[in-house]
Amino acid sequence: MSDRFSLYAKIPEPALRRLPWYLSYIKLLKKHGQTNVSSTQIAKKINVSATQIAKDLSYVDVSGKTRVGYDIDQLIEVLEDFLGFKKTHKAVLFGVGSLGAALLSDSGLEQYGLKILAGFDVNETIVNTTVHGIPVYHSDEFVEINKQIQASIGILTVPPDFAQEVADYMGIGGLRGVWNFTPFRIRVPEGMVLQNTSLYAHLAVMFNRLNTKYPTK
Ligand SMILES: NC(=O)c1ccc[n+]([C@@H]2O[C@H](COP(=O)([O-])OP(=O)(O)OC[C@H]3O[C@@H](n4cnc5c(N)ncnc54)[C@H](O)[C@@H]3O)[C@@H](O)[C@H]2O)c1
Repeated sequence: MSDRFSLYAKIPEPALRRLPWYLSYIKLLKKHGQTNVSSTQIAKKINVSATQIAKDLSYVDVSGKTRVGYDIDQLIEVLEDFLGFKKTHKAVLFGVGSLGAALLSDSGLEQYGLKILAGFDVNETIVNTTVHGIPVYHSDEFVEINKQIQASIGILTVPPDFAQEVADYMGIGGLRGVWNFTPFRIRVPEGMVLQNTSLYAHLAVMFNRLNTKYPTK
C-alpha cells in the first residue's frame, strides 16, 4: 500500500469490506466501455446508499466531479492500490490437503496480490512434490526456507487439532499475518495480524436466515 494512504484516517472494517464490491462493479462497467461513474449509479446496483458509497470512497485518495462522477480508470487504480491488490504479498501455506491444494490451484489469489511460494505438510506422500507448480516441503524445513523466500503471510489449512501449534511455529519463522481457515480460534502474539475465514460460518448464517423466513416443521 502506498505511503500516501497512511495520511488518511483509519478506515472502518465495514467500509473496507464494501470497497471490493465497488471495485468489481466498476470493473464490469469499464468492460462495457463506460468511462465515468457516480456514487448514485453504483448505489443502484450494489444496494448501498449513495451517501454511504461517497463516504466509503472518501477514505481513498480519489474525488468525483459534480455531474460527471468518478473517472473509472482512476477509481480502479486507486482502489486496487488501497486494497493492496496491486502489490505482491508473499505467502506460504501449511496443510496441503483438500482445501490447501485447492487454494494452491487458485490463480485468482495472485491477481488479488497474494503469491503462495511454498506449501508445508507433514505427510510424506505430499512432501517433496509440487502441487499446481508450487513446491511442498516438510513443515520442519519452514524456518530455513523462509529465510530465503521471506514470506510474510501464512495460510493455515491444517486439521484444527494442530492449528495453534502450527500458528505458533509460523510466528517463529517470521510470518506477520495468519489467514486462518481452520475452525479453531487460534491466538497470535501482539503485532501479528489474524484473519479468520470460514465458509461454514456463512453457511450457518444462511441456514438461520432461511429457517427464520421459511420455518420447517
Ligand atoms: N474455512 C473454511 O471455509 C474451510 C473449508 C474447508 C475446510 N476447512 C478447514 O481447513 C482445514 C483443512 O481441511 P481439509 O479438508 O483440507 O483437511 P485435509 O485432511 O484434507 O488436509 C489437512 C492437511 O494438513 C496436513 N497437516 C497435518 N498436520 C500438519 C502440520 N503440523 N503441519 C503441516 N501440515 C499438517 C495433513 O497432512 C493434510 O495434508 C481443517 O481445519 C478444516 O476444518 C475450512
